[in-house]
Amino acid sequence: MQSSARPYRSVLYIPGSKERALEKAKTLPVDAIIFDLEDAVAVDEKVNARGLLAETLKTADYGPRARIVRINGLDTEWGADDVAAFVGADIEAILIPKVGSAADVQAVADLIPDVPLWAMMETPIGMLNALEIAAHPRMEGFVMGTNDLAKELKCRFRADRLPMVTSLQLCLLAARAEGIAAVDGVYNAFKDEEGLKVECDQGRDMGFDGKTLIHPAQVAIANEAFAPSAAEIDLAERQIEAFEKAEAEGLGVAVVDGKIVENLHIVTAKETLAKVAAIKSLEG
Ligand SMILES: CC(C)(COP(=O)(O)OP(=O)(O)OC[C@H]1O[C@@H](n2cnc3c(N)ncnc32)[C@H](O)[C@@H]1OP(=O)(O)O)[C@@H](O)C(=O)NCCC(=O)NCCSC(=O)C[C@H](O)C(=O)O
Ligand SMILES: [Mg+2]
Repeated sequence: MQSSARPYRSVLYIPGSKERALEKAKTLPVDAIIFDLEDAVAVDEKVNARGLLAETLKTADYGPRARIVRINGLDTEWGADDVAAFVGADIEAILIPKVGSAADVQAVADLIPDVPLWAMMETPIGMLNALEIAAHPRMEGFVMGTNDLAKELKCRFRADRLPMVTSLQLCLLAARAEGIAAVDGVYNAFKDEEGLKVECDQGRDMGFDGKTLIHPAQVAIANEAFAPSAAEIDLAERQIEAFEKAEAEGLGVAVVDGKIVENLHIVTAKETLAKVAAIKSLEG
């Protein structure tokens, strides 16, 4: 499945050093897994985690879940060896942390052929260069790193994420302009279901494909928030039916629920139904 067609409602981080979590992930209904070698892994465990993860991915069956490996940056002592460990591995993407420019992407591309690259968008310079990063020929997805971003911006965490909205939207604009995936940042309070739901709904309203998660308890909420709702599916079906009828009558516009429906709305309606089909196919 191509990145653009694949659902990314729930994208779960798993520390590459945690064997139990690596095992548990095989049973979780997530669309994608980020196997993390960066911030979730302590310095003393970096090398062991890389070895454990590389071996695990050779044999473990993660089913239809997209497998994404987050490496350490090339400016660290581990980055280049992390990349080397996954050359030829059966993974969907390498996720590069703290990307600031297209040159940062190219530096990883030079070390590993073919595999798609994703970027952590989490620095001020990354925000300002979002379009050139998204436009890199190997780039297929953005992940918002809202913890690092808050640290760099020196902003406060607020329930409405107002201090981050410009950054979130800059990345979304760049991702949509280049047709790549865009996944929202994590919600740190993993026991706060109501807060997570509010933030998922905000991310979905903005246009993100899904949310990155840190705990299994967050999966169901993200899956629901980022899937088309029953009302959205029903509306999409009725819009398509009404528009086809209007077209057959030689009209270019239909009316559904008192609102006009034009060809552009049909594009969205068809995308909604395609997403439903992609989710069904992923869930088997
Ligand atoms: C947050 C945690 C440290 C909590 O761990 P723990 O106390 O072990 O949780 P539980 O006891 O409730 O766990 C219950 C079972 O679930 C498994 N588990 C827990 N977390 C995960 C996970 N992420 N993936 C898979 N499985 C998980 C436990 O093993 C238990 O299993 P079992 O015993 O079999 O029942 C922990 O959740 C955790 O480490 N989460 C990941 C943290 C992480 O990855 N952080 C880095 C990414 S966030 C980031 O860096 C974003 C970005 O860069 C930015 O800047 O914003
Ligand atoms: Mg980060």
